[in-house]
Amino acid sequence: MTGGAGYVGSHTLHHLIRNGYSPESIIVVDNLCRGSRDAVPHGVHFAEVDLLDTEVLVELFRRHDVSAVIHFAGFAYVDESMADPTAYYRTNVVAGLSLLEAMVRVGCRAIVFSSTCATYGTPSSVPIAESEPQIPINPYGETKLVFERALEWYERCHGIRHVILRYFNAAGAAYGVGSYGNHDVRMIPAAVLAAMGRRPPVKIFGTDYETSDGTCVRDYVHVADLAEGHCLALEHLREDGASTALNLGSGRGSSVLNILEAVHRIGGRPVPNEKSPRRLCDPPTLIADTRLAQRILGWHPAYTLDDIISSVWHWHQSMVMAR
Ligand SMILES: NC(=O)c1ccc[n+]([C@@H]2O[C@H](COP(=O)([O-])OP(=O)(O)OC[C@H]3O[C@@H](n4cnc5c(N)ncnc54)[C@H](O)[C@@H]3O)[C@@H](O)[C@H]2O)c1
Ligand SMILES: O=c1ccn([C@@H]2O[C@H](COP(=O)(O)OP(=O)(O)O[C@H]3O[C@H](CO)[C@H](O)[C@H](O)[C@H]3O)[C@@H](O)[C@H]2O)c(=O)[nH]1
Repeated sequence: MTGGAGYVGSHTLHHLIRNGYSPESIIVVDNLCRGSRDAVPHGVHFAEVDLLDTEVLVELFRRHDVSAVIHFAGFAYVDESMADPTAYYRTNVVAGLSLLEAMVRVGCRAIVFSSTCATYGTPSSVPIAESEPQIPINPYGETKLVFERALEWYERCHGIRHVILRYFNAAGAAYGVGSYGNHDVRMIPAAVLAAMGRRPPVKIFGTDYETSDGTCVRDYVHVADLAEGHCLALEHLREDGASTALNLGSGRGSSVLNILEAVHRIGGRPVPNEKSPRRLCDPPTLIADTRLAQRILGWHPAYTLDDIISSVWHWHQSMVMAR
């Protein structure tokens, strides 16, 4: 697994182990530029390695006889990608190609890849089906799409089968793992921490969108549901399933104001907030059509928005108590 010290990767590790994978059968490759070594469960092999280092990957994959890869390592912030596209091409594309080269060299022929709804750009209709044209509107979405396309060629040229999982907005906490530092800027942690008085008031990025209340609408999906999606995708490849690309979302949209209200209701404290101009390159509404993932993987999101927010609230509360 690449990026297993990060947010979605570490939750997936815990989920895999709860579902019968032995920790010793998993190797995590992560350079710890983000994420935390502490989030990796005991017993899992950990290699602090940059994916750009193809030779080290080849040696590791041979030594551990790696048969499949779940590829989480990447950068995932829209505004950061606008400020520094080079970092996004280097990490999401160049490092990804280094991984694929290593897989080719050792004969590893299965990969599950973390892609994103940001590859769709501003969709022509919602909910968004996988057949929607992919026209990214920021370097983040573009670099993820480049790697999706590379996967199609690596299947044709080298027989590497893939499951591309396009997740919508990952949120929530489970298995005693939460999120670390860099995730606090995301909508739900930012709102929870502001309500707790541990972050500045939430800036509402844009109140003049063509949505029911003027603020952006997103599809928040619980990280434990994503973890289950990866588990099922891995099984699909192990059972010789065909390559595919699938949306993972809750299928429900929530506006920024909906989130502020829900955090207030669940946490019992109002969320200090202020109106702010639109953020660069934010599509107004992103909601997943998840029927294909249900049909191909048998995946059903189990958690509601309230579950997500209360798990984030409890995670941050436990962090305060642990201090
Ligand atoms: N969080 C979301 O809402 C979301 C939504 C859609 C897609 N994704 C994708 O899911 C993946 C995981 O996201 P996350 O939120 O867990 O991010 P994260 O930052 O928490 O985890 C990414 C991990 O990758 C590692 N990493 C980065 N570059 C590396 C490199 N060159 N070599 C080795 N390790 C490297 C980091 O140290 C980190 O531990 C990303 O690829 C992201 O694009 C995330
Ligand atoms: O302080 C904040 C934070 C966010 N938002 C709004 O809340 C929504 C969610 O914002 P996030 O930054 O939490 O996430 P994004 O919608 O930017 O999601 C993008 O980045 C995610 C990872 O961060 C996923 O990759 C996802 O697929 C991709 O579309 C956006 O409308 C944003 O404008 C605010 O108004 N104030």
